[in-house]
Amino acid sequence: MKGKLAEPIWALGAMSGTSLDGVDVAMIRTDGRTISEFGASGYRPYSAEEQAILRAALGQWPGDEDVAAAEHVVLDAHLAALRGFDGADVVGFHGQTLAHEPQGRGTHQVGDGAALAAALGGTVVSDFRSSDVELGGQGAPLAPFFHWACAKWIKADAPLAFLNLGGVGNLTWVDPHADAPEADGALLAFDTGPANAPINDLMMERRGVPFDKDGALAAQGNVVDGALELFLDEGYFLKMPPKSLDRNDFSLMLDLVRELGDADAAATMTAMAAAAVMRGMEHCPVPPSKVLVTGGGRKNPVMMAMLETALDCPVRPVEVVGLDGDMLEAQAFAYLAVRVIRGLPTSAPGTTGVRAPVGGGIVSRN
Ligand SMILES: Nc1ncnc2c1ncn2[C@@H]1O[C@H](COP(=O)(O)OP(=O)(O)OP(=O)(O)O)[C@@H](O)[C@H]1O
Ligand SMILES: CC(=O)N[C@H]1[C@@H]2OC[C@@H](O2)[C@@H](O)[C@@H]1O[C@H](C)C(=O)O
Repeated sequence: MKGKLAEPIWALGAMSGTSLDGVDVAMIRTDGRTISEFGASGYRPYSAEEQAILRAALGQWPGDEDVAAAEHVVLDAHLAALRGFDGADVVGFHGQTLAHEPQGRGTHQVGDGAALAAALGGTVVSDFRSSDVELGGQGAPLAPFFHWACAKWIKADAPLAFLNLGGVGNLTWVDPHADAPEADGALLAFDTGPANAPINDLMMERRGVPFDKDGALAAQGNVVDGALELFLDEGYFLKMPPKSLDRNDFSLMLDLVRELGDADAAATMTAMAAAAVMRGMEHCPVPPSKVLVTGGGRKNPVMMAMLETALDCPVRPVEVVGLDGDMLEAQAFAYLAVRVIRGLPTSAPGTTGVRAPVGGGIVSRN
């Protein structure tokens, strides 16, 4: 029995992130502890109409008026994204975060796991965050357990950090010598602050485009120190981890750059994302030997250069160690799905502040 439980299986993970750009899908083979193999991956963008439906539902809770329409969009997009991926024993379905108030109403990822399982005809794990929140955790970030597995996979021999620059930023410090992700002191993780979401909002408001491609606009501007200092006065940066954010928690950032020209506003907001990471680094138990960056922000050379200047260690895209920075989160939810069906925890005090290691997720079988 024990031997069988330890066998690696193929899992498919699907992630719809806070940028609302689309669904990432990736396969990995794992026993729920270590990574055996990476498999195929795919991406299904949301159309402008779908994005508008999701955006309208942001901040809403189950039963609120726009949630049912968002649920349809999420299900259809996932079915399209997952089509053609065969041979997975389980699917990890993150869904789309609509609202996140871990110390208030909870956390809400829209996405009907039972409906996806029925449509695909298999086992689907969904709602990964709720049980962590119920046990006093932040419910986020959850990728850190997978970051531990990645550190093992790259045979890291010194503490290192993974930095996700998505809509929101999150940092995971990893002790690669820890023998399990839930072990005391193995991981310290938290959301650093806003990353791309406010820059995207600025670009949409000022230029009618979804993001600052390659940081081109930011590169033409100057960072305005006064606005940056006001941003860093936010109480969030003084809080000790664990801590997490909702996509729109920093939407007032747009006001801080309201009077600035487009290029200076973009440069200043990019500097805000980098400065938030810099502040976060102060929480690492020991300085990491390097920071491996995942998520769309690693493609923004202005943001990467600001980080490299601000931090005392190399800052590199995860591709330098053979990982895929576009797919790491989808892979993470594939890995976490295997942990859930094997009864292993998916978060711990060091990653979400939960009282004790806990396994989240709802399993739907068909
Ligand atoms: N070439 C690029 N230049 C600048 N920014 C980019 C580039 N490519 C992607 N991005 C930024 O990265 C964002 C997408 O990042 P990612 O897919 O990691 O976000 P997400 O997974 O939705 O967010 P989260 O991790 O917060 O859930 C885009 O919305 C854009 O702002
Ligand atoms: C509530 C929620 O969906 N949080 C996301 C968001 O996007 C980035 C950051 O904020 C992180 O905390 C988390 O996603 C990643 C996948 C995580 O749980 O690790």
